Amino acid sequence: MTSMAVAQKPHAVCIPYPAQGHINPMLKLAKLLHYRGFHITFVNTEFNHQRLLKSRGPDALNGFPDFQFHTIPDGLPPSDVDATQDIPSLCDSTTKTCLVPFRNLLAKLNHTSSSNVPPVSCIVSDGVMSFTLEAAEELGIPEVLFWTPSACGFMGYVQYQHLIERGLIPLKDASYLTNGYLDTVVDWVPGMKDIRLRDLPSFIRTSDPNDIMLDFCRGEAERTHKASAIIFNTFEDFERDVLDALSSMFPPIYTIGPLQLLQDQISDDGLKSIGSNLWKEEPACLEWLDLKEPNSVVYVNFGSITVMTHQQMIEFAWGLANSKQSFLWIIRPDLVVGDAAILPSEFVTETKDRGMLASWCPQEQVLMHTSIGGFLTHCGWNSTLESICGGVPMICWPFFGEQQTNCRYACKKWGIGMEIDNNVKREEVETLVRELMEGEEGKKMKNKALEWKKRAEETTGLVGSSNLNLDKMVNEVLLSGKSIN
Ligand SMILES: O=c1ccn([C@@H]2O[C@H](COP(=O)(O)OP(=O)(O)O[C@H]3O[C@H](CO)[C@@H](O)[C@H](O)[C@H]3O)[C@@H](O)[C@H]2O)c(=O)[nH]1
Repeated sequence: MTSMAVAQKPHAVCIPYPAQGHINPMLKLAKLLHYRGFHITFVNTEFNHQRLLKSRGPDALNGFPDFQFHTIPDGLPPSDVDATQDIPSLCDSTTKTCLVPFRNLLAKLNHTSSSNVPPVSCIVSDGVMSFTLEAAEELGIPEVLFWTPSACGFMGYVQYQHLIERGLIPLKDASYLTNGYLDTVVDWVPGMKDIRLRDLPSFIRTSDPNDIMLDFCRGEAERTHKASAIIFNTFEDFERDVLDALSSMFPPIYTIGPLQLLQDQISDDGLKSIGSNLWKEEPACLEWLDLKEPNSVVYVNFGSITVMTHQQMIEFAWGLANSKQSFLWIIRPDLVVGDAAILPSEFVTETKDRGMLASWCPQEQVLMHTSIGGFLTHCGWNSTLESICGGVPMICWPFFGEQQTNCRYACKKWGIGMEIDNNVKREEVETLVRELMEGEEGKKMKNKALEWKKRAEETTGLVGSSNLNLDKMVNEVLLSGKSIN
């Protein structure tokens, strides 16, 4: 790959949706494309760029001559708060305001193109940043949409239009959230079995026909048809039925996950060291885990967006305390709505010998640590895959979006999860944590998680489908020079 003359390098512009769970997989993909000979321009929002400088240090985004970072505004009012932005506002704003600065950035890159910065030859955009398709069309270059949720979650979003046409959503009124309606069986989705309305991505749970997220997700799924190709951070064995169904409905689909394992092929230490954590990681978590017995610690983390009430946090806390298990609990500074995440001093005293609290950690390394025996998670797709890569079974407390679908699959199809009631109670937390760490069900789930880990490793090996698919996608799409339709 590196024998390619510099002036002829293909140039991929990679643009993630501006949230942690999207930036992480896009950065991995960008590194893998760089490894395959691409010049990379990675586009963050100004807001996240500043946060990355804060969490990783002032030199963190200097990049390299052929791997550069650029920024565009996100259209939201300026803020220096170190917290996740409001997702509906961000979706609304990226859709309405980001095309112009993105287009200007592409023009600038092409204008200044030289032997060091080749002309932009393709775009790899987040699936929910479909405004970028217009820019690719104008330049007459290919664009791949990277949907960072699961393929089953994406299929859920694809159903929004059908659900509206069938009159199933929006809900008649708010009572439909609690009157059993969400248990309605949905048996007509291609490639999906045992699904109820409640298992589809949660933005259907609205009675407002103009709900921003409902409209946004419906529209983004619809516009995916225009892309040159679609990629998913998943693997064929894991989501075969739904992938087969999607492939007859959409442009070519390439599964290239888990990217976490695929990126092991990158040998360049400089490139490897580029990270994307928006909060400062606390490496002491790993040192603490080093002191623990194998499979003895429950890891608790709800990702970068989930919020909960103070009371929910208290229920989790006493459930963990009463389970008598060791735990590592990551409490993001903005995890608790409108309140400081302060735990009762009795809880802290009672668990000080077996509990560690931190505000952010290197999660991939934590889940690969031999001490971790189970994961209490919100079922974000990255967390789910990272759990698989570590062979760790899960307790699922989905918050929003396609986490509901991931939870259903984890519990009913993949055999690696147990769901906890949304209305969380300490007794249930205690029972499930004990079962996960010591029970028969926990053992079965652990074995299943180890089986999936093995398959994920095979699929990302030299002749594995995800590795081969990435090469195919590069050759058939990104290097094709063919414009989107
Ligand atoms: O202390 C922490 C907590 C999280 N992470 C990382 O942050 C990412 C979080 O991603 P994910 O688990 O997918 O959760 P969200 O941040 O909630 O992700 C959003 O994006 C995902 C991908 O589209 C969707 O699956 C989710 O529903 C959506 O909420 C993962 O890579 C974690 O490794 C850390 O490194 N340290």
